[in-house]
Amino acid sequence: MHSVVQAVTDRIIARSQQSRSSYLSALNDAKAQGVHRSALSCGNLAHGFAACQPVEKDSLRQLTKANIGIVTAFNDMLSAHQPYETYPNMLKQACMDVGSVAQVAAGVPAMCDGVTQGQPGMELSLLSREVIAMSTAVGLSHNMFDGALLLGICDKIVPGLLIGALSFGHLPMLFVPAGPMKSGIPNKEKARIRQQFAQGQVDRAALLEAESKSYHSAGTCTFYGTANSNQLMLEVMGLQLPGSSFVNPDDPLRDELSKMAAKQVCRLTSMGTQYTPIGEVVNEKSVVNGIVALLATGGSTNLTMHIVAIARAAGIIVNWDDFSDLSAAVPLLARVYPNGHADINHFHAAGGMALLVKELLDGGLIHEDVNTVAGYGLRRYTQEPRMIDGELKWVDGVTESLDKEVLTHLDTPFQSNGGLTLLKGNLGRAVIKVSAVPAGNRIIEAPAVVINDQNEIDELFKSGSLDRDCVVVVKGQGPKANGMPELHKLTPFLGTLQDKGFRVALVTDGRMSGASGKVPAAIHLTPEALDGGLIAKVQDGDVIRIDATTGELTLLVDEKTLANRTAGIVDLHHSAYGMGRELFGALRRSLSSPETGARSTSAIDELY
Ligand SMILES: O=C(O)[C@H](O)[C@@H](O)[C@H](O)[C@H](O)COP(=O)(O)O
Ligand code: SF4
Repeated sequence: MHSVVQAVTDRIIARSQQSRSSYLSALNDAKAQGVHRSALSCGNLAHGFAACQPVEKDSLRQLTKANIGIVTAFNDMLSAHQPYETYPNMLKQACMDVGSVAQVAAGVPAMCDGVTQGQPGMELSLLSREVIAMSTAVGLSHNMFDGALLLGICDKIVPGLLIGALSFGHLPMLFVPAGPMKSGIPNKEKARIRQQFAQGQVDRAALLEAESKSYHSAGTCTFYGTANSNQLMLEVMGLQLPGSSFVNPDDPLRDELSKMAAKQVCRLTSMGTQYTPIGEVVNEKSVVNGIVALLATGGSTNLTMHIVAIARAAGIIVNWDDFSDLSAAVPLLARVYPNGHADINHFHAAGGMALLVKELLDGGLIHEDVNTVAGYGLRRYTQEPRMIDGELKWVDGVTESLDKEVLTHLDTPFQSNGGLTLLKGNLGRAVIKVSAVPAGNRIIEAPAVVINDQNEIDELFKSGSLDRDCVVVVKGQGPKANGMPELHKLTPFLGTLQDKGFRVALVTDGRMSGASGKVPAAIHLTPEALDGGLIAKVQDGDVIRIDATTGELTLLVDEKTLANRTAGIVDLHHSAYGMGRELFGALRRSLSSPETGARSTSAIDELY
C-alpha cells in the first residue's frame, strides 16, 4: 500500500475506534434479531403483505424466504432517474426467480439540481439529502425486509439513500444504477454558447437549442459532476456491481445488470451463506477507496461533504485533512468535463471503471481487502460485464487505455496530485477543485468584490465593473444561512472574465456544482458568515490571496482594521419564505459545518 494511503487509513481507524465499534455493536444487535418480520405481530405482518399476490403472501408467511425492500427515487424531473419508472416490477420478478420476494418500501424525493440551478428551489437541494435519508429510514422501518435495493444516482440522492441505509447497516443492500444518457453536443460547446449568451452575443433561442442538444434524453447527464462522481464512488466502494455505473439505459446489458443486482442481494441476506451487511461493506478502507477514486478523477467538490456525512453514518470520522493528504499522494488519471473535453461515455469507452480500479490497485492507492456486494476483494472490479451467449458474465477489463487523453496510467498521470486541495488561512478552511483550473490561474491575489446573492453578478458584469483582476466574494451562502445552494450561475460570467485574461477567483461559504470548473473557487468556506466567519467582514477592495499550490487562503487586511470592523449583516429574508423554504427552517439551522458534512444527523454523534 502507498504509505500515505495507509497512514490516512490508520488514522481514520484510530480516530473512529470508539464510534465505529458502537456502530458495529448496534449492527450486530439488529442482526441478532434474525428474520426481521418475525418481530412483527400477525396484524403488522398482515398489513405488510395485504396487497401482495397470493404466492408472495405464502413466501412472506414463511420466515425462510427473503423479502427485499426497494427504495426508489423515481420521478420525471431527473433524466437520470426517469428510467427507474419500470424497475420495481422487473426487480420483483428477478427476486421471485430466485425464490424471494420484493416490495417497494419507499419512494424518496429527488431534486434535479439542473432544474433548480440558479433558482430558489436550489436552496432546498442540500437539505433534501437529509430528507432522503429520513425517507429511506421511514420505508425500511417497516422492518419487513432482509435486504434492500437502492435506486438513486444524482447529487443528494445517493448520499441521502446511503446515510439512511446505514441506519439499517445489518441488512445487505445494493445500489441499482440506470446509466448515463448517450453523448449530445460536447459539454465544452454548451459552455461556449452559455458564455456567448452571458455576453449578449446569442439569443435565448440559440441557448435553449444548445442546452436541449446537451441534455436530450433519459439517463444521467454526461459531464463528470456530482451524479457521475457518486456512481464512481459507489462502484469503488463495492456498493454496486462491477462495471455497472456507466452502461447506457438502452443497452441490453442494463436490465441484465439490474436483475442481477436483485438476485445478488437475495444471496447476501442472513438467510444465505454469504451474509454481507451494508454496514460492513462501508468501512474505513472502503471510505478511503471512495475518496482516492474521487481524487484520482477530479470528482465533484460536493463529495467533500457527502463522503464525510456518509462515513459518519457508519461511525467513521473523516475530515478535510484526510482529503488533502490523500490528494497530495493520488495522481490525476482522468480528464472528463469539466476537467477536460471528454464526457463520461468517453471515459467508459476508454477503459472506464475496470481500468481505473486496476491502476489504483496496482499502485497500492486503494485497498483490495474489502467486502463488496460482488464478494470479498476489490480485484473483481477490474472486470466488466458482457453478454456472452445470451448470459451476463464478467470478463477482464482492458489493461491499456483506449484513449490516453481521457483515462491515463499511473506512469503518465495528468497531474502528480489529485483534483482537490484544502485551503487554509485567516478566512477559515475551504476546498478548491484544481483539476479543472488552468495551471496559470491557481495563484490569484486581487481586490474583493463582495455580493450577497449570485444574481447580482449579471448587472455587475454588464456594467463592466468586473473587467479587471478581482476576487468575487459571495457571503451568506452557508448551510445555516440559506441551505448552501450551488452558485453555478456565476460560472459563465467568471469564465468569460478569465478568458478575457483577467485574473479572477471566487470565495464563498456556499458551494459550486460538480460541473463547475475552470475558475479557481474557494468554496465550502468554514466557518460560514452566519457562524461568525471572517468572510462576513470582507469589504469591496480588500485584497484576497488564493494559492491553490500551497493551500493558502488569506484576507490581506491587518488585524487591527478587522477588529474595528463590524460583520456585514447576512440578510436572509428572501431565503426564509417561498418555494417551500419556510418548511425547512429548523432543518437548516440544525446543519453542521461543511467540513463535518453539513449534517442534520448530529444525533448520530451521541449514538456512535
Ligand atoms: O453537482 C452537480 O453535478 C450539479 O448540481 C449538477 O447535478 C447540476 O445539474 C448542474 O447544474 C448541471 O450543470 P448545468 O447547470 O451546467 O447544466
Ligand atoms: S446530473 Fe444533475 S442535471 Fe442531470 S439529472 Fe442528475 S441532478 Fe439533474
